Parts: sequence; structure tokens; C-alpha cells
Amino acid sequence: MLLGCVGDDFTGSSDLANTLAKGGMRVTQYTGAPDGPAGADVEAGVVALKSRTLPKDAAVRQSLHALEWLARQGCRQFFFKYCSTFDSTPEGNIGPVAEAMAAALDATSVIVCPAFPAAGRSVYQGHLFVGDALLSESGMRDHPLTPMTDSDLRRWLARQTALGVGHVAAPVVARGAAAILAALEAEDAAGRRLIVVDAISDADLMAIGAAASGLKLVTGGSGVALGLPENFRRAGLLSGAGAQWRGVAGPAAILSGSCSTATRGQVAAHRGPKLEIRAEQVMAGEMTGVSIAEWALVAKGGVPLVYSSAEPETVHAAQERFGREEVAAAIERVMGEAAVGLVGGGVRRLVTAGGETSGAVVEALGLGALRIGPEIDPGVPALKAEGRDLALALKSGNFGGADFFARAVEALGPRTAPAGAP
Ligand SMILES: Nc1ncnc2c1ncn2[C@@H]1O[C@H](COP(=O)(O)OP(=O)(O)OP(=O)(O)O)[C@@H](O)[C@H]1O
Ligand SMILES: O=C(O)[C@@H](O)C(=O)CO
Repeated sequence: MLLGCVGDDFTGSSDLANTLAKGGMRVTQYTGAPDGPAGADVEAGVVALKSRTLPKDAAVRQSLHALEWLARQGCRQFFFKYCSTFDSTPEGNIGPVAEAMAAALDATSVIVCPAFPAAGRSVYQGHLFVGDALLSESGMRDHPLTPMTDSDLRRWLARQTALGVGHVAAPVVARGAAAILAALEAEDAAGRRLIVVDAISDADLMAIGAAASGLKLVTGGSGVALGLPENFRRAGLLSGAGAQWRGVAGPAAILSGSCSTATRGQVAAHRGPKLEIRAEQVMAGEMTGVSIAEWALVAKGGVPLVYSSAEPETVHAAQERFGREEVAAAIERVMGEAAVGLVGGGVRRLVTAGGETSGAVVEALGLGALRIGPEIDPGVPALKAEGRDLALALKSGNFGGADFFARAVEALGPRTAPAGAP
């Protein structure tokens, strides 16, 4: 393994895995650090954690455990993947985890770059934009768990870490890899180890990737990984053999616990049977994983969609009444149980929306390694669970076009196996 990645959620991990696979690396995504060694053909390993909203000590502990496993697989470089909208609270977990990983690796000049222009996220003057809006004026200000109320990444990160926070500005990035590396080293030498780097285009990200070729640790969204496969290719380290991927035939279902703007649009656009699960019903035990799976397994007229996705006012009201963590955990548990019921009932193609939701589902299903397949929409690949007859798409909250669900279901495989198929 050449590149070892730790992702702070499951959809984000598959977003990164997708970028690396498109860059020509053989990539596997793991649910937490495995007990045994990785397959010999894996060139990039992404250990997916559900650590984005954990208490920071637990997030650091899990991330270091994953890092140790990746180091044992022989990785030469390491990547900490967080959200392109920098999802975190003033306490963490991006700063504390980046700081701990840098210390463990003795890494200097640590890039901090959530930019993902293909999904509308850019970093300019140290500020994060979503489309043409500042992060704090985008839908992210209403996120159920990590409301983002400050767009200045330097200021937000400085609240989370004792390390100095630096900045490499757009004009330097435009001058290319050598200028970027020199600026990173100058920032580190001045005591600013975590360095926010501006990026507004894929060309910027490619240059930053080239500058990072000798750095031990890179942190960011999937965008800043765009240029990394090329470094390994140039060094003659990639096999060049694309990974084999095959979908799975069988019934499909969709579970959506994301309340992000894009997901709510996709829920509205879905043509097929829909079941809304409301927070009060879950908290009262009236809606359970079993009852949801029973509904979906007999639903007629298309692919069933189960969703708790709701408008910010509805989410706030539920949080006031039941507590933010409590209601989130209860909905995630029900989604996980529903997934177990659905797969037990024959579902073979499963689409989930939301990082926390996807983590709950993948953990409840006990899935180990996921093979990366073709891209469905920017940042969302088709996945196949190794050793299981199950294909998945784990969609980040704000990713995907309005008709994402229909196209995802199709990308995972056919409703029935073609005649003569094994
Ligand atoms: N109706 C609701 N009321 C309160 N909380 C909800 C409701 N529906 C979902 N949630 C919780 O909100 C959280 C949504 O986070 P999740 O990571 O799944 O989606 P997201 O943040 O949109 O996706 P991503 O992290 O990929 O951007 C989950 O913990 C979920 O359980
Ligand atoms: O970077 C992103 O936006 C996504 O991969 C993600 O992490 C959302 O959970």
C-alpha cells in the first residue's frame, strides 16, 4: 500500500476512494481498521471512521489506531479526509485529529484544503465558499450536527488546535508546485504547521498535489487528493491495472437520513414509493427498523425510499424536544436496523444518503471492505461489499443531481440478473 487514508465519515471516505480510483490507483475502503493485513494489490487504502461528531478524544484515538494499521501496510504517505464543507464544531474534530496525526508521523507543512471545485467548494483568502456563497451563508449553517457559522477556515481551525495555523494564498498557488512548496515550508518554519491553502480550480489542486509529493501528511477534501496518484505514477510505483468491478442484480432500496439541501431535493424528485420517518415517531418507538423494512419489502411502484430528511425548522424543533445527539442517534439506529431487515429480506442494491446515516448502515450490516466501482456523480462511486452479494452507493448529503437516486440504483446493477449470467 502506498497511500494510507483516514476518513472521518463513510460517504467522505468513498468520495476520496473515488478520486484515487479515477486517478488510476487500486483502492479499497475499509470499515474501521481491519484486524488482518490488506490485500497485496491494494495501492491506496481508505479507513472509514464515524469520527466526525465523536467526542474529540475518541476521534483522535480511533484515527491514530487507523493510522498505525496503515503504517503497518507500508504506506509512504498519509491523508486525513474530512468534509469539503469543513464539518466540525469549535472543539473539533479536524484540528485535534490533524494535530495528533502530524505528531505521530512527525509530519511538517501539513496542508489543510477542503476545496472541491467540481462540487462547488472553493477556498479563497482562507475562506470557504459553497458555490457563490460563503460557507456560513450556505445551507451548512443549519446542519443538524455541525452548523458551520464561520467561513474563515484559519479562524475556525485555530479554535480547534494548539498548533499555529498558516495560509498559502491564491497568487502563490497560481505560480505552481515549487512556489507552493516553498510557501508551505516558510509557514512551517514560522511556527504555523497546519496551513490552509487556497484552491479555486482543479488546476490549483493538481499543483498543490504535485507540491505535496514529499509531504508525509496531507489533509482535506477529496479534491486535494486529485494530484496524488500522479506523484506515485511518476515514481513508477503504480501497477496501472484498473480494478475489476461488477454490480449486483436484485431488489433495491434507498435510505436517507441527510437533511442537506441537495438530499431534500432528491427526496422530492424521487418517483416511487416513499415513507417519511418523523423524529417523534422514532423517539416514541412507533417507527422501528423492522416496521420500515416490512413496508419497503412489499412496496409497489418503483424503488422504495425511506427518509427522515426534513426542513431545518422541523429538525430544530425535534432537537429542542429530544436533544440533538439523542434524536440523531435514534434515527441512525433505526436506519441501521432497517438496512439489516432490507438486506435480510433480499435487497441487493442499497443507496444511503448522509455520512452519519451511511456509517450507521454500513456498521449495522457489518460490512468490512468495499471495492470502488464507477462514479455515479462527482464524489459518489458505486461500491461492492467484498464477500457479500451487495452493492451500495453512500451519498454525501450535498452531492448528486436531482435524479441521483434513480441513477444510483441503476449503476449498482440490474433489477434481475440477465439470462445466462452466473
Ligand atoms: N428529522 C430529523 N430530525 C433530527 N435529526 C435528524 C433528522 N433526520 C436526520 N437527522 C440526523 O441528522 C444527521 C444527518 O447527518 P448525515 O451525516 O447523515 O447527513 P449529512 O450531514 O447531510 O451528510 P454528509 O455528512 O455526507 O454531508 C444524522 O445524525 C441523522 O440521524
Ligand atoms: O467532502 C465532502 O463534501 C464529502 O466527501 C463528505 O465528506 C460529506 O460527508
